[in-house]
Amino acid sequence: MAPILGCIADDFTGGTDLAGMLVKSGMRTIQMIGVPDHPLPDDVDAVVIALKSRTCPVEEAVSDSLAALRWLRQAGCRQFYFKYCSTFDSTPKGNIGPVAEALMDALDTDFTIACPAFPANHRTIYKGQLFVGDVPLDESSMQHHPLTPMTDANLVRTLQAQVKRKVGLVDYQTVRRGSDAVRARFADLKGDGIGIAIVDALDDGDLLTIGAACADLPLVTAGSGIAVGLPQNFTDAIDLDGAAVTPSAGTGLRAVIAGSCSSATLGQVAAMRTRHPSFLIDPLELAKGVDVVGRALSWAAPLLPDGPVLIYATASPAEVKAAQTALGVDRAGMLIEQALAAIAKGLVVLGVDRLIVAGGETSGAVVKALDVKGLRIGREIDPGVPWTVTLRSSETGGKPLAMALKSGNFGTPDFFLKAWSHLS
Ligand SMILES: Nc1ncnc2c1ncn2[C@@H]1O[C@H](COP(=O)(O)OP(=O)(O)O)[C@@H](O)[C@H]1O
Ligand SMILES: O=C(O)[C@@H](O)C(=O)COP(=O)(O)O
Repeated sequence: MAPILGCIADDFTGGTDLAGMLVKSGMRTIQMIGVPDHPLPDDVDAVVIALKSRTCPVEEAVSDSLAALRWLRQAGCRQFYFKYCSTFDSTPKGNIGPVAEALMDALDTDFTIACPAFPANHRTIYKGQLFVGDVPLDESSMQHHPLTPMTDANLVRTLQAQVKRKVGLVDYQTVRRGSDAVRARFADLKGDGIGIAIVDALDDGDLLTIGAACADLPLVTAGSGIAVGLPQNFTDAIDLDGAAVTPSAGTGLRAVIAGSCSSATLGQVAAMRTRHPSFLIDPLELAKGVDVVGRALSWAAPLLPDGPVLIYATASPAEVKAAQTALGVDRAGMLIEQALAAIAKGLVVLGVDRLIVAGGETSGAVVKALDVKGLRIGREIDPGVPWTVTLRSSETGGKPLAMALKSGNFGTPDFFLKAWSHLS
């Protein structure tokens, strides 16, 4: 049977986050890396195509997303989901708004929602304002993000700056009145010429309400939270039991690669450094042409048999700023991503087959370097971060790797220490 739900994620950690949520809600889900060039397995209800489109030039994000949509339509999907970050990571140029509008045009639909809420990870929306924990988005650590600093918590205003269509709001009072009230509000907003509605959500009950109200929308744009509420709409076609496969995982050497500078990762790196060997990647050394990759691998080789090692570029906002001032934002990010990706390849050659990667862009670079074509979703470690098992990687000689792609700001402080115990 054809898959029902076709998802396009703007980064790879976001992709596994969404795929993990769908699996938890009962849909058999597979994550593909980039637009696939091969057919899907039969036993799939939802497909997530993970792109690296969050921070690339707008035109590239739009064309990659449209290519993914074409593939998903050909695969037979009947509803489409554009997944972005629960902290709405974007700039005034995009890419959330332009991609959402391009998908709306391609699907010939005049209305969709935008809802990054993810209450399990403390992302809530009230009166259109996005909160991260107890503070508005612009007061959270996202104000210091190296690539997409977020400086306005008002999502109506933030999205309006990125799109041609009018942006409106379905507020909390309406959501609390249930899915019929939300649907009625959608109709009113459409009548007022609104094309995209930010939707308030404070808890998982709200996500179920919103999911039910979205049953007839061809396109949903959201963080992974809304995935809690969509599968219930498909019970006519699929059995929501028994989706969660626990793929068998690696048993070999272990490593953590961290390129995220988000506050959760800063804490997780600090915690791991107290217990395991660690190697810091310095962007200024990379820029000077020092063979940092070779040094890191020579350092890791004798240590790996004794337990997991950590290789990280994670740095404080002040250190990131200093590197960016010296090298430029893009060059600093790119040098580190390329180095960490090359290190990941080297670690696999050394026998690592259980790998945690922290950071969305970083995960994108690593997964591409390892030529991973797809991921089967395994057990959840923390909300939004499942273990996965790789499909079809030419770099591993066909051997599957267990990988956890950790979103920068997800996970408890002991994430890198406890994650291994979730492997079978
Ligand atoms: N020390 C550093 N200085 C400057 N940029 C850095 C540093 N360490 C990592 N970066 C870059 O910051 C970006 C972090 O993005 P990402 O991997 O998506 O993390 P997150 O998931 O926290 O957003 C990457 O491009 C990475 O290469
Ligand atoms: O929705 C989320 O917060 C995550 O799924 C996600 O996309 C995080 O991105 P990174 O912080 O860049 O890993």
